[in-house]
Amino acid sequence: APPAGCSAQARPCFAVEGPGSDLVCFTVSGSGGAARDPGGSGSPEPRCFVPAPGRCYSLCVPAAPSVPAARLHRRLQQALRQGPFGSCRVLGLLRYSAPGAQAAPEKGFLIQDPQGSPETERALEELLRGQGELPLGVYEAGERGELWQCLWALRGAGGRELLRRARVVAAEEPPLHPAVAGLRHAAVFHSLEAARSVVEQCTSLIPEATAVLDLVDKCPKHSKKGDFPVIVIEGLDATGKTTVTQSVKDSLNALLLRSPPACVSPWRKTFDDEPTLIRRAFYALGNYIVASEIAKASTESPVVVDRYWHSTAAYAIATEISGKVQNLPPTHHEVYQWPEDLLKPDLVLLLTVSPEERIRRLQGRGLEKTEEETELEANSLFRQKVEESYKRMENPGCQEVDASPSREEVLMTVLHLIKKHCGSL
Ligand SMILES: Nc1ncnc2c1ncn2[C@@H]1O[C@H](COP(=O)(O)OP(=O)(O)OP(=O)(O)O)[C@@H](O)[C@H]1O
Ligand SMILES: Nc1ccn([C@H]2C[C@H](O)[C@@H](COP(=O)(O)O)O2)c(=O)n1
Repeated sequence: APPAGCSAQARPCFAVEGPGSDLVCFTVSGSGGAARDPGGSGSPEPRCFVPAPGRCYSLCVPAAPSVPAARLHRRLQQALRQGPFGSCRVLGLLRYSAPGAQAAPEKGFLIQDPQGSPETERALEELLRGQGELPLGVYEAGERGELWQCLWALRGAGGRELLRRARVVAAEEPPLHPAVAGLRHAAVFHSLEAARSVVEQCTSLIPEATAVLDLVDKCPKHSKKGDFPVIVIEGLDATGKTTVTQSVKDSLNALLLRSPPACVSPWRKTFDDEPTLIRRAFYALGNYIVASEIAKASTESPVVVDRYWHSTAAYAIATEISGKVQNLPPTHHEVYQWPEDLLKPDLVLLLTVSPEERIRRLQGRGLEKTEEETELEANSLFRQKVEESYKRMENPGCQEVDASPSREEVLMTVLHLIKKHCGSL
């Protein structure tokens, strides 16, 4: 296998990303690699990611999305937030083989040390030796200002061996964000089996995984909807989902369900602390459990559901696709399609409010913010990507409802849409 940070391909590429920033793509020209004029392509100058006079390093988890790889990535991420790396800037790095390739990219980190302290390099070597001996990429400027990547294999007792030294040159930004190709393997699950197999891989690592699987396996497969309408209410945090679902329940004598369902709530925190692959598989399974609850309930009364598959997919896509809204998979992409084996609702309403109103409501509620809520508030790009992903969902799509007016007005609008779409109740 090619070493992390490099590739056996003729035109290996790097994508280096900072929080909220554009993608910066690089090819690393090695043996026979097609070097580009760094200045001539309109792409960024490769040296721009090495702080002067500091040092820059990279490391990559070299495997397709799997539970061990996802957990190793998370361990490295946590270690890089601490101790000797405190003064470094740690960026996400995606390694992909070629633009348009369908393989999931590999994830890693670019570590910028503005002080260029030898201590940072020593600490990185130590970290990697303890984590399965991943190679370390070290960047250095050449005599003409060009940039080189040295890839070091770390050996026992402090030794290291140079695997290769390759020039870094600018590459064109690929037409699709490199993470798009891997979404269906790493974050957005389109079948019960796909999500189940991830959680199954966790049973020896996360005791709660067995309990989740037991619940899923007790549910009938391919749940069918009853004759009563099923209405899902979606939206960002504090857009009014709880308020609306409760009022719709009272107005229509409906049964109120939520995803994830109460039966898996005790394990939610555990899975929220896990990497994306595991966390999103947990939420996906929650949807299949809710589907069986919907199937049963919709034979007896209308059903209103607070969040369902669209939430799982929209948050997963927005988390995985860094940078701008424009980086999202294009409309009609397969990630926006409903899973074939999941019970479909009759109507999905997406509540939207302005960012200012949402923050007013969050503050008015006075609850402790979850990590993700803090992220949403801090990162309006993330919020825009979640909302835009909701809007791109298809089959069924989300019908947008402006939830900024008073509670009463919003309820009237929602009831009107339900009546229009689902007939008299
Ligand atoms: N139309 C409205 N006008 C003013 N305030 C509202 C309106 N709807 C809801 N609120 C208030 O906004 C806050 C958030 O509403 P709610 O809890 O229903 O949102 P939510 O989408 O369920 O949030 P979360 O997903 O975080 O649980 C609550 O304090 C609620 O009382
Ligand atoms: N069906 C669901 C429900 C929730 N999630 C995830 C998405 C966010 O990370 C978080 C929001 O939940 P809330 O704070 O509103 O309880 O949970 C999901 O992926 N799928």
